[in-house]
Amino acid sequence: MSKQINNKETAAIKNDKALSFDCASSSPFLNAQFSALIELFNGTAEGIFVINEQGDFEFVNPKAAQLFGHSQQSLIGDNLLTFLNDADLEKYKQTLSNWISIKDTALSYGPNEVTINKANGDVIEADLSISSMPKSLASAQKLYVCILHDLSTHKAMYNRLKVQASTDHLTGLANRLALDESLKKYWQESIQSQQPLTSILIDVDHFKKINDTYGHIKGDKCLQKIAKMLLQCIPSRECLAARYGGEEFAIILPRCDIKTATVVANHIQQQIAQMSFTDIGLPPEVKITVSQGIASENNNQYRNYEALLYAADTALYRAKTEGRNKISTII
Ligand SMILES: Nc1nc2c(ncn2[C@@H]2O[C@H](COP(=O)(O)OP(=O)(O)OP(=O)(O)O)[C@@H](O)[C@H]2O)c(=O)[nH]1
Repeated sequence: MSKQINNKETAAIKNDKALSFDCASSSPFLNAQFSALIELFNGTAEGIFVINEQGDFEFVNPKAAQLFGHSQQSLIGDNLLTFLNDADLEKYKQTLSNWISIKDTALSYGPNEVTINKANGDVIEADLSISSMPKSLASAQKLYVCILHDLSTHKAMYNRLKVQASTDHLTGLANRLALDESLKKYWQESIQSQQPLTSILIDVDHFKKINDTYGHIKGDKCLQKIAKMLLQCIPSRECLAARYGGEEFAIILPRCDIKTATVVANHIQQQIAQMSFTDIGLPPEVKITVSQGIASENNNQYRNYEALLYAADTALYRAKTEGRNKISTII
């Protein structure tokens, strides 16, 4: 049997005082209007429910019942506030209690993003709009029609796209955009807190030779292996390893001075020296080295984060010209 409330059930619930739309009118026209409204609510793909001034459910359509994780019937008399996440609860409590004192005014609230705690423990994000019911349909007490729009699919897609937009597709490290944004944030924090901020730029030496000798696909796999190793070398989750471009990487170390950065760079140098690429099909004699440039903001010596990166790039250039497989520091 369908769980949708049909006209007969509606009447039964009405008699039971559970559904308190004031449609006990003697007017056949109004009763017909009411039935049509219920039919419309029940047939819509959006969650629609009606609450009274206390927030108790007077009517719940099938979609809203599904979003709350209960049957339509069992929700009647429950309170909307019990389904709201703590962060939204106070806001809605306040809104409903404010509305109680406002008489004869059409009110509307939302759409606002809310987090709903479903009966089975799942949590969904949704947009909730609340509008007062026309007096012609709710004259005995004030009622509010609520529309609940499920945002879960959009949120999941948004989060996926957000991760994609900040991730380098080949290596899985932060991409250049994420690097710039993080660096901007770290820079401001560093200036405010007067804590150091250090960047290391790392460039694979003679990488063209690897590509030319073993092909770009093997070259890609080398870059992936190096990226994985870099991630393991960063000292904390606060630090960022990013692909700066091509065969160049960046490591950002907030609250780390040049000494700590030099320890990190030496560790990277050692790890690279020990790396074997036989697992990706390169001969055992293939060895890769990297050149690294370090610059640190400590005493307002750089104008902005771009200047800090530029300094690390200058240090990297020096490491290259000094023969590669070197670490160069700008003090
Ligand atoms: N496989 C692969 N190669 C890349 C990628 N991005 C850049 N490269 C290669 O990296 C190489 C960079 O070459 P160069 O700029 O001459 O530098 P290098 O050979 O590493 O020499 P030095 O940096 O001077 O030590 C080129 O062969 C690029 O094609 C990538 O995503 N995948």
